[in-house]
Amino acid sequence: MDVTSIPQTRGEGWYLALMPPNIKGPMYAWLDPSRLYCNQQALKDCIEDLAQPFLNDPIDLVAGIDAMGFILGAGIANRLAKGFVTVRKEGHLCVQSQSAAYSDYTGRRKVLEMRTDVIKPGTRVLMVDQWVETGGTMEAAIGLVEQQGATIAGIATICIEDTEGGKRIKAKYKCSTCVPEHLQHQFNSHHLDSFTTFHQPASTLK
Ligand SMILES: O=P(O)(O)OC[C@H]1O[C@H](OP(=O)(O)OP(=O)(O)O)[C@H](O)[C@@H]1O
Ligand SMILES: Nc1ncnc2[nH]cnc12
Repeated sequence: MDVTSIPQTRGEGWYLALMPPNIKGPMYAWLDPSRLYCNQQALKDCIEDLAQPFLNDPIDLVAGIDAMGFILGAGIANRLAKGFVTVRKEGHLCVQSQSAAYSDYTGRRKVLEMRTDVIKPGTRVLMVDQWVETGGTMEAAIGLVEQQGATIAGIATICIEDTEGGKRIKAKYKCSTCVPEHLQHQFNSHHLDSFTTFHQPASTLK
C-alpha cells in the first residue's frame, strides 16, 4: 500500500498493512510500525482505536515509553485530555529521577528513567508504547510507575505478542491493542500476510 494513500473502505486495523518487514537483520525489530504514522488517517485511526477502551475510565496521566511510545502516548493523552509524562532511556533526564534496568527483544541490557515530581500515590496512569514483544521494556516502565505509588490504569500499544511476558501483561492489566484477534497469530509468528505485497523501491535499497 502506498504510504499516504487512504483506502475508501477501512476495516478493523486496516493501517497495520502499512508496516514493512525488517530488511536489516536480527539486531532490529522484525517490522517497522512507524511507517503507519506517515499516513494521516492511519495515525488518527490508530490513536482512536487505542484510546477507545479507556474513554470512560478514570485516568489521571498518560506515560509514554522512549522513543516511539512518545508518538502514540502524546496522541492518546491529547484524545483523553490528560497530561503526558515521558519514561526515558538513560542519560537524558536532567532532574531527579528513578531508574530500572531491563533487557528487551534484542537481548541488550538497557535502563529506563523517570522523573519523580509528577506521580503521587494513587495517580492512575495509562502506559503507552509502540510494541510489546518480550515485555521487558513495558514491565520495567510499569515497575518505575508503581514504585512511585501509582496505579496502572491500563496498557495501550499497537501489539502485544503472546510471549511469556506479553501474556503476563495481558493477564494482569486492561490492555488495548490494534491487532484484531484473527490476525494475532501472524504477529506471534513475526510474519504478516501483508508483507508479500511489499516491494522496496530500488532507490531505497542502496
Ligand atoms: O517488549 P520488548 O522486547 O521489551 O520490546 C519492546 C520495545 O522495543 C521497541 O523499542 P526500541 O527500543 O526498539 O525502539 P525505539 O527507541 O525506537 O522505541 C518498542 O517500541 C518497545 O519499546
Ligand atoms: N517496534 C517493534 N516492532 C516490532 N517488533 C518489535 N519488538 C520490539 N519492538 C518492536
